[in-house]
Amino acid sequence: MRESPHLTSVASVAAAGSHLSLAVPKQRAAVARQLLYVARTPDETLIAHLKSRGWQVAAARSAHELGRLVKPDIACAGVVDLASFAPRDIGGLEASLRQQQIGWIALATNERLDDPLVRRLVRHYCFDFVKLPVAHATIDYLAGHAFGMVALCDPELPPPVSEAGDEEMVGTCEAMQQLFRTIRKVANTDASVFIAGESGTGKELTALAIHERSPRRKAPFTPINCGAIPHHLLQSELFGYERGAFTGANQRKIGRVEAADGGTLFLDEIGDLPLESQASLLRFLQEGKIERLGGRESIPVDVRIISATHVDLDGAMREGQFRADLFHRLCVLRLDEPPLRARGRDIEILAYHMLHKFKTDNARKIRGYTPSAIEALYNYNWPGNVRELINRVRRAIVMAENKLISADDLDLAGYTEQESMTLTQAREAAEKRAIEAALLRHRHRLNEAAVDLNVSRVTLYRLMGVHGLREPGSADDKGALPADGPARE
Ligand SMILES: Nc1ncnc2c1ncn2[C@@H]1O[C@H](COP(=O)(O)OP(=O)(O)OP(=O)(O)O)[C@@H](O)[C@H]1O
Repeated sequence: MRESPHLTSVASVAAAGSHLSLAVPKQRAAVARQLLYVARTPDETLIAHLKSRGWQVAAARSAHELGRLVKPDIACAGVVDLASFAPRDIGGLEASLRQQQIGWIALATNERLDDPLVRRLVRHYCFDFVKLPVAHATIDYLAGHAFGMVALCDPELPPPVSEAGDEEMVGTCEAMQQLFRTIRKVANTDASVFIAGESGTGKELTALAIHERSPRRKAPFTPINCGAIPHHLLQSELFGYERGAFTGANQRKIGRVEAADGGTLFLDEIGDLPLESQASLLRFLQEGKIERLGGRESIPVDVRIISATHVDLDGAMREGQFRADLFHRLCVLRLDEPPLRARGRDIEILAYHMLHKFKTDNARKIRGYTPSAIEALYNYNWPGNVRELINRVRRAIVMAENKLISADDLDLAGYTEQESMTLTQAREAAEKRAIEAALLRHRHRLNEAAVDLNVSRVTLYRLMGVHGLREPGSADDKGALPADGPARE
């Protein structure tokens, strides 16, 4: 029923989960029998019965309230009344249902169990389910079993991949769900993966997620920021050198490619790789061997390559700055990281997630965001994506003087004036969001996106221009209407 501990962690991964977590809780302490009960309208008689049976019951009426009650270190039972929620609200429960330290029992009706999402949630995350109506004693009995099972879990779980659960990927929107599904699929292959996306969208996190789910997870994940290493040092950093290879080479140095042997090499900002290093990398990809600088030996190295960039590589190839043959080697599988502004409600979910993550003891009083702060989160364009959101939330935690973070605390006061937005502006903003989402869903295949949006391809192309959604410098900008093709596959 549950996935391996590696996958089902703090808020672990599911086939299409809203969180994709790489971290494992450090310790899980079994304490007095605690039970989380989540229902749109909690049944007070059930709560009273469970309390009389010795349960310490905490009730939640929404996914958000539930998220706040979940404690990563504490084993407890959970009762989720899936029948009481509107279908559209059920997806939001997934992050909490996925918590491995909670033994969930689902309550559902026959009709609700016809819903594929409900079936999947029950199948993946629940110890058992019962059809309503059901006797309170049965729920107590099943919750007791579920609690017993989670309390049996070995407290000495494998060490975290990275400390403090930093590596959790949050996402409920369709684009992120698609990304999670793709991550799981590509993890099982050894093919090179290319991740495209704006800065701060989570490319490195995605690369790590792929590595952590791949058969190479026990070997190193080696990230290299190609843009951060001075060009003249890149060759030796990547491939190492032998003693005496150049003045100052007093001893042999193993390069990063070799150090990643058996694991995954993440080449970030691959667009910044100078042509000389591109040629060496291509040779390595073709032959699976490296030569250290000053060395004569060819050393076989077995790594999986994941690369990423936030720049337009198509443009770089057109201008001769990036080798097309290397790109085709690197981009066997392509993933597109959606920009934060195109993730709809995930913006708010991420804002709460980051608040929870970065709230220090001093800021315990902070409960959430004011309505105008939420409005600003949606109105803002997020050029720095999730990284910027993290920074703004961290700033707000420090600045906030009240229980609720305001738009001002987020430094987004200028984005709250709904009344200053005319209907035309609101329509335009909605149109842009819809086009962006469709383009993402269809990986910029204009024909398919146009069908989805129920407009002609010509109209879509024109609207992309109006909303600044055509890539600068692309053939599109030069007036040609591009044919749909595999370029963005
Ligand atoms: N979906 C997500 N859920 C939670 N945290 C995220 C998510 N996406 C990104 N982050 C966090 O946002 C920050 C930036 O992510 P990351 O470094 O992976 O972005 P990037 O696209 O590689 O950025 P760059 O292009 O600048 O290298 C990190 O702290 C990461 O943990």
